[in-house]
Amino acid sequence: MALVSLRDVTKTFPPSQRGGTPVTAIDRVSLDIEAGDVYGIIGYSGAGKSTLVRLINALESVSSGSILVDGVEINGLRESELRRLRLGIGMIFQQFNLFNSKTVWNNVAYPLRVARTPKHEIGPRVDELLSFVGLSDKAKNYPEQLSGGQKQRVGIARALATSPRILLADESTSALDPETTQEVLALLKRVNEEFGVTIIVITHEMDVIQTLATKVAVMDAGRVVEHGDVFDVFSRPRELSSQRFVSTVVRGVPSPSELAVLRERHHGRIVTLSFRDGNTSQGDVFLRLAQAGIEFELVYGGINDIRGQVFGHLTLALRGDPPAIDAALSDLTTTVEITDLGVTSSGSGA
Ligand SMILES: Nc1ncnc2c1ncn2[C@@H]1O[C@H](COP(=O)(O)OP(=O)(O)OP(=O)(O)O)[C@@H](O)[C@H]1O
Repeated sequence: MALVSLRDVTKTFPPSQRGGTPVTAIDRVSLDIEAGDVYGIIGYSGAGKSTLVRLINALESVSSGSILVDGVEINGLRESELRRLRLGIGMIFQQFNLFNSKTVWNNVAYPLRVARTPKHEIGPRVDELLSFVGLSDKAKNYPEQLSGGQKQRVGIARALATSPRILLADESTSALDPETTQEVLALLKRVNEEFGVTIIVITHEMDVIQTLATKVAVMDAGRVVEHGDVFDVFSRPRELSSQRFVSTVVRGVPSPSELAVLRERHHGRIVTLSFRDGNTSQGDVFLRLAQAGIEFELVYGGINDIRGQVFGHLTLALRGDPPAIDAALSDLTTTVEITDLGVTSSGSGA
């Protein structure tokens, strides 16, 4: 059974002004998140990502539909049951949400005190968590004395204090520079692997998903338009909104304007080879072209690696005997998908 299961969930907010129209932030969403998943939720601003997460930890209630967490319907839980539910769900935020008047140590101890953890257990637990996030030496510092990445590490330690099974990360790296982002993502990966915590990451950054997530759901206007294994969604996005996201990190077939520039700069037959099966090596493709006596120039594209599975699109300008190019391309169709973009005016392919 899934750890978090949404069935036909809708959330409608009342109109902000009299006579206005209600906002459907979540529109008939069904989704299963299994224990141990790192599940990415992506979508542009206003797609409904934060609302979805607020429904999962019962900070908002559904308008219709059902949410099961660990098999328990969370809709209609009593306040005491809600408190227990939330102890099992940690949360980290874009702006860290630390208490500035408390030391790092006391920030991490806070949820344990709220949960009435015996005093003698709090000390060792906080020390252990600070050591895990690499901040033992900052225990007595205040948040304002820390860098953004350090603040988020305190946020992670605090979120883990009550040993939750689920961690919700809402744009947790959006305020950080790329290098610090990678550090925090690496830490979240350890949280998943070493503690078995299921992580739900909300982001508008595709590279966060690429680095961290195993599964992904793409949201658009309150709906989940596509979901599945990250490799599948990245290598073959079906919906337009997924394609737009994927194109921010993966260069696909050049657009007409990009192709016009390529045609000016390179001569020969321009083709895009799409690697999608996760196993084909571009080295093998290059070798086969070279063996067929075809000169090639890599003019556009890139290759991505998601946990050892390779996919991507390489656009090449091919030069050589046109029948030999035809034969080589026909030979390659068994391993890669080919988009033929034609022969540039400056060369006949030869
Ligand atoms: N409390 C609320 N009252 C009224 N409308 C709301 C409320 N919370 C969210 N909304 C609306 O619901 C829609 C989805 O908002 P949500 O914050 O979930 O999107 P998001 O994908 O997380 O966006 P962002 O990336 O900007 O945070 C938006 O149209 C938003 O204005």
